[in-house]
Amino acid sequence: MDNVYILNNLGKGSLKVTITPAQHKTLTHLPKRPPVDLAFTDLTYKVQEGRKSNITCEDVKTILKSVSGRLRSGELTAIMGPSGAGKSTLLNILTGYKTSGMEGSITVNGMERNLSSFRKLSCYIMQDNQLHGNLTVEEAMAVATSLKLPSVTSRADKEEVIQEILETLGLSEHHKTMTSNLSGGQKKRLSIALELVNNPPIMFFDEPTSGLDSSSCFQCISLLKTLARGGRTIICTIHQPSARLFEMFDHLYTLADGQCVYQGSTGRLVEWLGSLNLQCPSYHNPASFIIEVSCGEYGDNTGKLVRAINNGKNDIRNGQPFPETTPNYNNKKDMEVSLNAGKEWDKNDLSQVQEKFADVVNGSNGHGNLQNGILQYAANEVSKGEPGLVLQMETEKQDNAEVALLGTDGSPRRYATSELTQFWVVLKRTLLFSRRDWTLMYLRLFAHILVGFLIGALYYDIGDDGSKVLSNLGFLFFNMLFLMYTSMTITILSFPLEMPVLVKEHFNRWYSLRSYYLAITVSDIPFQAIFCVIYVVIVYLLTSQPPVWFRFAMFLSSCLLISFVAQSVGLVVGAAMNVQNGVFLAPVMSVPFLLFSGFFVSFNAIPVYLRWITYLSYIRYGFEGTALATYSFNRPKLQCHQPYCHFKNPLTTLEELDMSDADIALDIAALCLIFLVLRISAFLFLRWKLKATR
Ligand SMILES: Nc1ncnc2c1ncn2[C@@H]1O[C@H](COP(=O)(O)OP(=O)(O)OP(=O)(O)O)[C@@H](O)[C@H]1O
Repeated sequence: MDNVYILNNLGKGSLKVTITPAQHKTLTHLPKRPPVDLAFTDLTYKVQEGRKSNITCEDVKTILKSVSGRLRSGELTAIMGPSGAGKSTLLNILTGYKTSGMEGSITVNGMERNLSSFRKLSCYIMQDNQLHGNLTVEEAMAVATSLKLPSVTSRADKEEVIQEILETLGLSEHHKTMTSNLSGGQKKRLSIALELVNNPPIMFFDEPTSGLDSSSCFQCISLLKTLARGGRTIICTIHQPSARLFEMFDHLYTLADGQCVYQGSTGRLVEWLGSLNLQCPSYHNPASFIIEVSCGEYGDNTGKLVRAINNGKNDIRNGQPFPETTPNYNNKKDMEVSLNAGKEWDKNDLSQVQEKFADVVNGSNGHGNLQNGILQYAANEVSKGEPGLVLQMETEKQDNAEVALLGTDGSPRRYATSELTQFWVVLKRTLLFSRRDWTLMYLRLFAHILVGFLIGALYYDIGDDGSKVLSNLGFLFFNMLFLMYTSMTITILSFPLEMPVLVKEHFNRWYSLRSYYLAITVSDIPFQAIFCVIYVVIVYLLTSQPPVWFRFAMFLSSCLLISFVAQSVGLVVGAAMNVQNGVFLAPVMSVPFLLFSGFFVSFNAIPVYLRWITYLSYIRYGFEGTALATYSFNRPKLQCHQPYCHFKNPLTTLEELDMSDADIALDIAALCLIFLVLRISAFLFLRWKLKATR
């Protein structure tokens, strides 16, 4: 049945709009959330430039200069401005991504923003999508639902949410496609789909159209508009949209040199600029015009524009400051009421849309603008065969507002799921990546087998030969070297690549850093262990080391611990620096540990003032462990096929290495301790890095 909307209040009589609801798309299965209006007042953001030790007042750069603004639910807001105007900075501050160096107030539905609660209500979709390439669309969605929806949500409900979102965002045909194979527009839609799972009422997008062709740009902005029409607050930065895209935005916030030069409906922009003697030439894109004006191409008008709008404080509709939005909430009840007052959005009630567009309607060419604002939008949807499409954000009354913003006990839980669930989901996801990652799995397996056989062939059958003990020690040392480099470099290469996804998912409250770190720490251990066991079995047998179980067990333990410790070194380096620096620095930093391993210089030959380094050298403990497993524990004399074999007696070898008094238990304990210290350090570095990137 056709829906007939009568839009009165146009000042030019009534207008009938007929929209045929062929397939009404509403996201009915999403959790219900309160609509949220955001306001910021006198926002200033300063950064320090130059060297920290030598900072003067001149080195403090003010990027945002006391800007104010209102961002309302149900509206699609564009933050525009010339390059370097401060768009990304403003977005980062509004999302809560940047907090230090900021002054001013940000309120949510009239209440001072509580960042922790706000981050549960909002999501930030960064420019580069930050998706894991080794998952299918369906798998990525499954991970998002497992982490972002409460554990009590049944599997069937989660499935339904996934189906509904994928269908609505036009991704259901691609549910089996690997995310790395999606087109740019599809990746963008998937990024939105992943965050839409828990239905955040505020969504921030940094340059959502970057890298997309004009048709994909249109689709993307249409989607954002649709999300806004569902009652969400959608805010995005955009460089210079085409006239067609520009018209789709409800609200425009323009910055120039860190100040607000325009805030209001896109439809009123030309008229407003005209009233300030800045005439937009006919057939000129208003979006380009405001950017050109902001850049100073029509003279220095920034001051005039900023004053006219009082740096974002004034409402262009009446030239008066926006009404005060900071209510004095005495209790939660008051706040709930405020949260929900007049905020129920009905997908079939365009009068509310109309109210939001009051400034458009009241503009000089109000009728035309309204058509642009609502009718054209509806017409676009009709023309796309998706009439009446509204991704409605179902809102609930008091309870949900309270739960969403305050938590049931007044202390909001940070994450939707328990840390155990987060750990388990991230672990399963990481294991899936590992299985699919060629370099990480098959190449590494191949390298261990190949090198194992090569070493086996090179040192073939020397283990019990008294004349080849020095070669055997070389073999023991090479084992350490090989296991150290393979496990360390693979981690240094792969771990930093995870960082952007970690930053996004952790910021959007998918999981705690602790659960994530524990999961990725645990996930590679079984693979590393299997590769190490395969390698050790091959070389141990081929080189004819003593065929005694307890010796083999000690030998293997030392090798396993060395590869785990080296992997931890890789984690520390990967967490602390980028790949380029890591692949250079880690091997260089390992050189002292190799030198002091006891293979090149025995302990007693090392100058006393340098001996402390040997205690830090994990290679020494590993080398000593394998040497003791091979030559200690009353091993019988070796075979000698020459007239004289100096190292025929294993004790002679141990004495030569200054290991006759060494204890393998101490070596194992030292390796375990170093492993723990490194893992904790890697976590601390990671936490620091996450903070530093913000
Ligand atoms: N940490 C910093 N130290 C010094 N200057 C900074 C820092 N961060 C941002 N800036 C400066 O602040 C200004 C605004 O940066 P921002 O990235 O917000 O601009 P933008 O409007 O998003 O630009 P674009 O459209 O080119 O991305 C720029 O001049 C930038 O150089």
